[in-house]
Parts: sequence; structure tokens; C-alpha cells
Amino acid sequence: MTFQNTREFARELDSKDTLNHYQEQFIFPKVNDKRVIYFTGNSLGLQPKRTKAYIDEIMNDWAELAVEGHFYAEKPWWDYQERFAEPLSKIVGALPSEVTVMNTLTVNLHLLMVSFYQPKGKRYKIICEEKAFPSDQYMFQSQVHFHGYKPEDAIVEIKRREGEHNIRLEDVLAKIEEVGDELALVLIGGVNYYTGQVFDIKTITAAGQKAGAKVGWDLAHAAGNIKLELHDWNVDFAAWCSYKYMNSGPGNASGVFVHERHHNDPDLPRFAGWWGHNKERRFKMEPNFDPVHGAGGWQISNLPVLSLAPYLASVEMFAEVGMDALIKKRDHITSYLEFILHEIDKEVAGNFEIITPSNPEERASQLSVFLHGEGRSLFDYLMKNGVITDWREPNVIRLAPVPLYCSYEDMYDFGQILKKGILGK
Ligand SMILES: Cc1ncc(COP(=O)(O)O)c(C=O)c1O
Ligand SMILES: Nc1c(O)cccc1C(=O)C[C@H](N)C(=O)O
Repeated sequence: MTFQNTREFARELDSKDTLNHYQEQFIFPKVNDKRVIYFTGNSLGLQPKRTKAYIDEIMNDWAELAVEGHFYAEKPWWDYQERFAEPLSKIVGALPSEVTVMNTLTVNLHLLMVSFYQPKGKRYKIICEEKAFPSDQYMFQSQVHFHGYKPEDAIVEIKRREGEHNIRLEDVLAKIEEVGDELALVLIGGVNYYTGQVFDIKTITAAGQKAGAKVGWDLAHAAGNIKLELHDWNVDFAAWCSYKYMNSGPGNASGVFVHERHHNDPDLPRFAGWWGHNKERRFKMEPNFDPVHGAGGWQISNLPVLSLAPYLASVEMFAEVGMDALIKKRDHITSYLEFILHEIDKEVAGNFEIITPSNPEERASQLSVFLHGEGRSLFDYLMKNGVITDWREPNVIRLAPVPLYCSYEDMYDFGQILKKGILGK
């Protein structure tokens, strides 16, 4: 399709967009009395209007039933997490028994590393991406320390080539081969938070496992954003937060995937708690831990249902829409945004550069723009004029045209504001 940088054209795309009406299901902040153009769904998704009712339901059950709510609430709290199995498994391409929800992302990655990072003899190294999200870097450092190794020896980063913004698949595979029988774990962000680069999860997982390592994924920027087939790709484990593309609210609960083949492994160490104990016998208060067969066996505490409620609202919305429709719009609107950026760049001559891969196979709902010119003041200008983006040092703004609530007209309007911000403030 040949795109045009006009309001009429953008409106025509909106009129043909089957997801366009979902915008009305979200609450947008306002700047200058106008709803914002929201590009930071990769950091914190907008609040769906339906979410409040899910929270109210729990508040009402709590008021009316108090402790009895665990078993007699409209949606009983003691097994509330099971409502996620079906819809969440579809979102991440898993069997229902392979997913659960609990804790928060970094906590879950730590808990999964307890099970899947078991350094022994010469096999103790972890491969990750260069400039992984800082929380992941701190996690790796603390985990290798915990096992008695030195981070500079045990953590192997895959580097970008000189002058390049993204990591090449061939370099990931070469590094895995090079580390070979010293490799204990590969753990990478499925979508890089900074550049928006999408990694080839299937190929990297197979290569890591061929080298004798376990392979896990931080799917913070991938869940609800890219097509995942975690079961078929044979991924060992994964975790993601729900507050980005999945719109479940600030700091909210995390999802976890553990591949079926690990469910009955009696030798796998894990940190246990009563919510991971055999569901039928949980309230018999027995002394010996008998894990639930499935990802639920990694649960520890009883669930914070007040924070799971918004997540449930979200997965039900995803079930309605389906990942295929989301991804179709995602690719189209991201390409339109890329076109708008190139059009504006022609007029402002080399003020910025898109560092996200231009190949649609290697990107999803994010374009990261490196600003050569004014940087921070341009970011401030956009914010003041109702374009919510985020700033990442040293000079990058990230734009996520989230398909559930961004419109094509938003992309056009953004282009006009950006141009004014660079040329004519
Ligand atoms: C890739 C990645 N990993 C980890 C985190 C940390 O998540 P949390 O603070 O929920 O543990 C984030 C976002 O904050 C992230 O983007
Ligand atoms: N969770 C966040 C927060 O509480 C404050 C600021 C930012 C965040 C984020 O989630 C950042 C996000 N992971 C990122 O990709 O940058």
C-alpha cells in the first residue's frame, strides 16, 4: 500500500480498521483539554474502562463475605489464578498447564533461575544481550554471586557490531557455539526494551539447548505484542510483566511459563510455598511439599487478587481481539508511523534516525528514534503538546503505536507536532 502523509488518508485507514473502536474502551490522560497521543504502552499500558468493575467485584465480595470470599466469592479467590490459564496460554502459545500468574517480573525471573540456572563444573556461564534491561543485569550479577562466581567471568554479553544498533542473529548463534560446554543458561529479552528489536526465539532456543544449556526469555516487551509459540519452540521457561502491552496497571502481576517437560522433574530445585502445593490437599496443612503439576507448582504465596483482577480484565480483552488481529494492525500502524517519520525527516534534514530494525520480522510495536539534534528539549516539547513518549539516555525517544488504542490519525498528528517541534517552535 502506498501511504500518504495527509489527515484524510489517515482517517481513511482508521475507518477501515476493525480494531478502531477499542480506543473507546480505554481512558486517555488529557493535555490542554485534549486526549493525548499515547506512545508509552511499552512502559505502562492505558487503563481499560472495564478494569474498574473487576476490582469493584473483589472489593464488594470482600465487604460482603470477608474471609468466606476465598471460597464463595463470585470468582473465588483461592483458585482465581486458574481463570488465566486458558486465555493467557493462547496469548503466549502455551498449554494451559504451562502458564500461571504470580509475583512480579524480576522476582519471577529470580525464582525461575533457582530452577534453571544450576551451574556445575565448567558449565556455569550465562549468555545475555548487551545492554539488557538494568533489572536483568542486576539479577544476573546477583545470581552468579550467589553461586560463587564472578560476574565478569560468568556473564557473557552478545555485543552489537561497531556502528550497528541491533544484535545480529548470527552473532548470537556464534556466541552460543563459542561458549559451548561452559554454557549453563541463555536468558535474553524477547524484544529489546531500548531498540524494539525482536529476537528469533525459536532459533536461539534450539541453539542454546543444542549446546546443553537451558534457555529462558524475559518477555516484558513481548507478551501481548508479538506472536509467541513458547510450547512449540521448546522454550524452557519465560516470564513477563502485565503492565505494558497487557494494560493491567502499574507494577502489576507477572506471568510465568514453564515448559511441560519440566513439570514432573523431581530433581528440579525450586523455592516452595503453600500455593504451589497440591490443590486438593492445600488446606490439609500437611508438612511435605507436593507441587502442583504445572507452572502453578512454582507459586509461593496466596494470590493478591486485587492486582490480578485488572490483569484478568486485560486477558479477557485479548481473548476477544485475538493476537492475529492485533499483530496485523500492529504491523500496519508501525509501518505508517515509520513512513510519517521518514516524511518529516525529509523536511527537517537528518535530525533523527530510527534505530529499530526496518525489517518487519525483527520489530513489533515500537520504533526507537535517536535524536541527533535538540534531544531533550524536543522530548519536552512533545510532552507539552500532548504526545506522550519516553526518554532513554543518551538521546532516544521510544514510540509504541499500540494497536489496541492508537489510531492512524494519531500518527499523522504526531508527525505535524514533531515537525513543528523541530522547525518552528
Ligand atoms: C525487559 C525488562 N525486564 C525487566 C523489567 C523489570 O520489571 P519489574 O520491575 O516488574 O520486575 C522491565 C521493566 O520494568 C523490562 O522492560
Ligand atoms: N515499571 C516502570 C516504572 O515503575 C517506572 C518507570 C518505568 C517503568 C518501566 O516499566 C520501564 C520499562 N520496563 C522500560 O522498558 O523502560
